[in-house]
Amino acid sequence: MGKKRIVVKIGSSSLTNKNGGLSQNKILEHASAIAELRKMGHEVVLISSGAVSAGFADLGYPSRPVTTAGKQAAAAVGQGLLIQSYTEVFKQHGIIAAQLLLTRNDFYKNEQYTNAYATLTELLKRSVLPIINENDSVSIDELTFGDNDMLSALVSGLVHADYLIILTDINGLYNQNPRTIPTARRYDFLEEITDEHLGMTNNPSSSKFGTGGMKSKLLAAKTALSLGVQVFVGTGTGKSKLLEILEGRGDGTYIGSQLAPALKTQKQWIAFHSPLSGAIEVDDGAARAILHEGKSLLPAGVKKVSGLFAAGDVVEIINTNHEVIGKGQVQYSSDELNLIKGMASQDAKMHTNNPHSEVIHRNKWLSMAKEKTI
Ligand SMILES: Nc1ncnc2c1ncn2[C@@H]1O[C@H](COP(=O)(O)OP(=O)(O)O)[C@@H](O)[C@H]1O
Ligand SMILES: N[C@@H](CCC(=O)OP(=O)(O)O)C(=O)O
Repeated sequence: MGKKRIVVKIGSSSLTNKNGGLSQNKILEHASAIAELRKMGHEVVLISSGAVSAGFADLGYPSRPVTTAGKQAAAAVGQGLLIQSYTEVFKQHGIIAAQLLLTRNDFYKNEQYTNAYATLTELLKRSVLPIINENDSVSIDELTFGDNDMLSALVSGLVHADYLIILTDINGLYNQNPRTIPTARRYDFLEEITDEHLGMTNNPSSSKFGTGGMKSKLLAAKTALSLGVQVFVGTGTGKSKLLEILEGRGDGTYIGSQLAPALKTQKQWIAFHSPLSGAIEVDDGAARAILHEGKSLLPAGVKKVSGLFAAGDVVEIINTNHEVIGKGQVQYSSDELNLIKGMASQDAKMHTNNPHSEVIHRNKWLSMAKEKTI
């Protein structure tokens, strides 16, 4: 097998002892498994939960706190302890660890998203092991990932990973929760995640210390697949567990068919993270050109502009039947576009100081059209 880029997500339930505190033995085992992957030449990004688990006891809480303030305070104490453990343990394997704390906002804002990509790329280039967690202590309630499953999916897309391995306390997805239904059957392989699969995991985490449960893992797997990343959800023991998973001998569920094309970084941002700032209606010729001929959108094809947006924002593109056919990052503001809509590119340039010929360049455009839409 050639060199692969692998994102490994370790959930709270796989890092804690029976009191809910951080288990040093588990950290040691995960680290030795990651070190084995690296020895084989693979690149690894680690998404690790465990900050709340590592911190709550020092704050005087008898058990893992349930309030947001309690969890944020515990994470503020625990994140340092967590990364200290990892740093020391990885050092024994000759691996330098780096800490990155991310929030939802880092994925919404194009500049921050691109920056995160640049930092991760540089760390991997220098053979450093990035260890990522949600920035729990500052995340605003509505913006939090809550659990790290979705964060791991988005990061695996961001770094163009080959695989996302989600390690948890159960060996894969079952058709019912096996903790409550002993006759539940495990899926060894799923080509895709359907609504039926999501329905099998209705209840949230029933492990004591995890957050999202199997449902959030499947939602994350679905996102990772759409970003071109294959997924494994399950468990394992010993230092060879990650290599075994990679070789197809893992104890869990393999998800994906290796067919999804990986989206480039900027297109991922447009597809999954960018806020929508307005809409542009285009004529039939322009719709055909951007949908079927691989062309950019020019001012001549613009019929109507809705909303207030600036150059660099992302807008929806609507056809003459008022169907959304895609979205893209504009090179003109709404004010400029209102001036030049319908004009030939040469005339458009003379009416504004904008040097661009295209309203949306084809590299910053994402089709969302159904088969038959013009
Ligand atoms: N259909 C299902 N198959 C497998 N696990 C399920 C299912 N439905 C619910 N679960 C629960 O999901 C739990 C794993 O999620 P969670 O506790 O959040 O883990 P982590 O801390 O690793 O993120 C399992 O312990 C199991 O109780
Ligand atoms: N960011 C939190 C993780 C929250 C959580 O429990 O996540 P998970 O183990 O993925 O269900 C922490 O570090 O404690």
